Amino acid sequence: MIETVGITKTYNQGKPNEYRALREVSVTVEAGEFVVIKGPSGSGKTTLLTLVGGMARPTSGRIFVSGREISSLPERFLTEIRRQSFGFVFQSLNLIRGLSALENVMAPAYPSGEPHTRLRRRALELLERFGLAGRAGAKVEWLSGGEAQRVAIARALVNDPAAIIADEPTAHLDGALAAEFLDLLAQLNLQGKTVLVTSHDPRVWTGRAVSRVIELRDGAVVSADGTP
Ligand SMILES: Nc1ncnc2c1ncn2[C@@H]1O[C@H](COP(=O)(O)OP(=O)(O)OP(=O)(O)O)[C@@H](O)[C@H]1O
Repeated sequence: MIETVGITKTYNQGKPNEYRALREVSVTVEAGEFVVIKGPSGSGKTTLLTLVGGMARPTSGRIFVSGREISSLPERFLTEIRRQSFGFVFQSLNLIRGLSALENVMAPAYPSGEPHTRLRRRALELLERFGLAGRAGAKVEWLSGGEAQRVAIARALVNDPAAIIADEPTAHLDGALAAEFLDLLAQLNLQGKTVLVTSHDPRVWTGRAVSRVIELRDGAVVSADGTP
């Protein structure tokens, strides 16, 4: 489903603070896999996820998503592919304060132009699926950590993407919440979603649903077929 071919990412190219965050990274993630990218802080995990998710472009190399090269696509096509292919969950959740749980879940689907009533129904179904039907109208800043986490997952699923991409999703969660979150990812994976997660949290890579671990060090892949 995802393939990177020799991608390199250089920040601040040509400036005194030039930094090569990824070097010739070639990895493949098949549809339906649950892959964890691990590595020490600064090894390039987030950078790799950002490039694969089409949020930034590699300095060189190519990236394919479902057989289509995304690294050279104009922004307007990239946005559409990003929306169909990926649901994102960030470490800090990035929920929009001041908006309700329901509005947060609906937000990534607004650009699709789907009729509001239909979209609202779908978002409510997602909240219900995660036990949050009663919290739909609550502003996100009123939610507990676990509730907010589930809203973030519901939001990632609103466009029914092929893959869930999560960057250090358990970083701010205690043991019970981390386990609950990993269970949800495992269930989604069982239902056919590809899961790609970065983490330096052993609770994540040793999860029973994880099919493979890719290890990065200093921006390069040191192992692409690690067993959890
Ligand atoms: N926008 C940027 N400009 C300059 N350097 C950057 C930028 N983003 C990341 N870097 C650098 O690139 C390297 C890789 O960063 P990245 O965030 O991908 O690492 P990481 O493995 O995800 O780290 P962590 O586990 O601490 O989140 C780091 O040294 C970082 O300082």
